[in-house]
Amino acid sequence: MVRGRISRLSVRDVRFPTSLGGHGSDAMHTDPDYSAAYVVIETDAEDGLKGCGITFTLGKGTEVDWSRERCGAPGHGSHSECAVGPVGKAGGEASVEVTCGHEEQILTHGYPAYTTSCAWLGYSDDTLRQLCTAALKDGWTRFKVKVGADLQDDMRRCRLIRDMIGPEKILMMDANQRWDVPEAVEWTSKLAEFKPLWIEEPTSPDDILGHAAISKALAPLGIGVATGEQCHNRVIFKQLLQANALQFLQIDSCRLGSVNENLSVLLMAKKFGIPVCPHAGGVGLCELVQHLIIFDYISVSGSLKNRMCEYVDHLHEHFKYPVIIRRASYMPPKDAGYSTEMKEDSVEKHQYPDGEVWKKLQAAQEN
Ligand SMILES: C[C@H](O)[C@@H](O)[C@@H](O)[C@H](O)C(=O)O
Ligand SMILES: [Mg+2]
Repeated sequence: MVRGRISRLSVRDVRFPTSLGGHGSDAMHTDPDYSAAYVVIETDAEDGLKGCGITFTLGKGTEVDWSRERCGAPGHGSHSECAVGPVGKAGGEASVEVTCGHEEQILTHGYPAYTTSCAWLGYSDDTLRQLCTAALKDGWTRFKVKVGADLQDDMRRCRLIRDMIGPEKILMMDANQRWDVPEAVEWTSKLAEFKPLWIEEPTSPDDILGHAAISKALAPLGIGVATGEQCHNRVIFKQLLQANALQFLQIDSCRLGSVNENLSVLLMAKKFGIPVCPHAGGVGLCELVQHLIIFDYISVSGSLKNRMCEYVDHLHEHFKYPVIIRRASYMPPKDAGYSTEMKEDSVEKHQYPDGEVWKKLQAAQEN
């Protein structure tokens, strides 16, 4: 039960200089600084109940979100979520059907994940090799590689990663909307020899019929289309599903406004028999979406077939309740809430432009 009245709302512009290491880079975003407009809603409840929310951006976008959230306007151009009180199983009082065997399975083995952290587009081949070796050692069996800027580079990097992981492990490719429709089919066909399970965001995320055409053209090659990280409401997902435009559906905990909007998409995916493989990463997206995908398994899909959740190995240390990954799986969070709360110290240090981290960077640039 939520008690108390809202007494205060604060919005802070928190940015992490991930672009310095090329982390998060892809064919469309070459130098992202993973960032968030971080919102805290306080209440006058005696137990200090508060809600924390993030809008994920790539840096400059936070300025737009920051002013919008101060005006109380809903999010569009970026990923945003704010939760007051409990979520998911930790909510306890919510009446959902829980399948006990599935709950047991998740508690013991966790929810399967894949890693994107080895193969950002801005990483050198050496870095890719090093990170891939480490990931294999840690037990990862599913890998995503960024593609789409230069075909020869893609061929070289995909060959490198496929040779390292061997023929059995799963490889996905992500073009981050770089191509038009015929180009997507042509380019992906050339990468087919590296046996990707899916091509992600092959074209503009708004082009539903384009995605349908790409899906149809790539089906004979055994390559599915994955999309959804930019889909901002359930209607877009409904149309993608109705048009047979995707074979893997990627909800994003923040892009879709509210837990409820996400749940309606999980239900539609179940109806259409399409596996949900959430988008995560950025800052805080893994923390949030793990709740939704574990709920999906326990109470909606009941299946792990062709399903996995993205994992990106950055910035978890800034969260009060960071994700726990074991044997390449998300172990279910046991704390109440949506795991959204950041450590105050991290927020202060990374506040833009006056936090310690940014001041130091600015001083270094001036020298
Ligand atoms: C700019 C970002 O890092 C994106 O490249 C990233 O979210 C990506 O699309 C992904 O699927 O992980
Ligand atoms: Mg992507």
